[in-house]
Amino acid sequence: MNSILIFHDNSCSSSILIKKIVENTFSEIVIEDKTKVKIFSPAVLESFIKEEEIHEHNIFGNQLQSIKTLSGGEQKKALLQYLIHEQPEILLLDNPFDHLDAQSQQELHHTLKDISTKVQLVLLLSRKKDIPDFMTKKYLANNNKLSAYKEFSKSTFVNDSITIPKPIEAQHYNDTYLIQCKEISVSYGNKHILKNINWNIKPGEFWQLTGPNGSGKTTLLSMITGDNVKGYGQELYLFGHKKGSGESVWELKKNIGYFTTNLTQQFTGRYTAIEMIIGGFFDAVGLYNKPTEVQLKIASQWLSVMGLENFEKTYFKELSLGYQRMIMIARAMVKHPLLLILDEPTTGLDEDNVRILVNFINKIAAESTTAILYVSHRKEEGLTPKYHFTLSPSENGSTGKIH
Ligand SMILES: Nc1ncnc2c1ncn2[C@@H]1O[C@H](COP(=O)(O)OP(=O)(O)OP(=O)(O)O)[C@@H](O)[C@H]1O
Repeated sequence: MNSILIFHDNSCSSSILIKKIVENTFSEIVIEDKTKVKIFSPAVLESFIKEEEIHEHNIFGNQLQSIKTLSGGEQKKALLQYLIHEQPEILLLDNPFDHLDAQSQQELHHTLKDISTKVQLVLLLSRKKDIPDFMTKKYLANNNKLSAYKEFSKSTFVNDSITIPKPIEAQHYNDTYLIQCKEISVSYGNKHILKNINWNIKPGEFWQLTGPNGSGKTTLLSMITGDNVKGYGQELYLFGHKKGSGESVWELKKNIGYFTTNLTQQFTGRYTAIEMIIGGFFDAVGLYNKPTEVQLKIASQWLSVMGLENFEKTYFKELSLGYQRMIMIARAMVKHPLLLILDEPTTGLDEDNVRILVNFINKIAAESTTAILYVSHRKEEGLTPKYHFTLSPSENGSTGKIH
């Protein structure tokens, strides 16, 4: 049985590639019966989550938890199991190793190798290190066409000769800590997620939060952003206020710049690159008042720092995924919040775009007084966080360690 690799960079959309494969556009992959094809992709996962919400039934057979409440890694594992159980003839997988911790990646590698004798695999990947050794045919997708696979590298960098723009108004913060977690614990019913977490974040510090899939990274983040009701009654101090002491959500949120990959997908309107950055001054989804000269100047300087000055008027949606991510981070940074949270920002990016993004984040850390919290299950090569907070799962909930 053939196992086919389709390697693509971020100039090729994986959803378009999947559509073309299913429609038999490529002579290299022939699908005789579409009903025998199963697709593993974020869009399919999203459709199952919606279906489960509308029909209130449990698709993956987990009677205790809905798909929505599973962690990102758990969702991917459950989806794969479900699809394999359906006994497809062809299994099409869109970057399945993304968002999985090292052990889960290894397990997935073994699972795919095992089923590759019975099922034809078509694997869409963007990172070279994810390519399994058992692929029998390898192609490179370029401009949505397939050619023989070869290694390639582009080189684009952020502009190191320009510093990031200063905020219009500098933030003054007098407390020693931005965030203080004292003995924080979280459980859902009998399921213990976090156990006695002690963690302080000071202004300007650069942290990476790591931990395997399901260890509670997202849960801990939701405590820090004030979004988790389980924070009430605990020794949780956010920007100098104890959680639940009457602080307004607005006051809390204005201190935080937040980036998640989902956020990028939410912008469906036709906004240009510069409009997207300017939106950061107004905390609005694209619709804003007329920008001032200073705001325009700052936004255009951010574009120059990213090496994107020629894309000012380009529609955001037409930019590569890597550029879209950088613009969303610049948007979160225009006001230099006290804390910038970057939740798995490299998911779905090819190696070149990862390098550029990492370079950009290091630059923000070096040239601003904003504290950065970078969340990822994997160590990103070249990223320079000063501190690591690692969650280690146990029966009683994950414990945290600083190193
Ligand atoms: N409402 C809920 N009910 C039951 N369990 C929940 C609920 N919400 C989250 N969990 C569980 O809490 C655990 C931690 O989830 P969380 O999303 O914080 O993990 P994570 O470290 O971010 O994982 P990943 O790397 O896979 O994204 C998971 O096992 C998840 O299933």
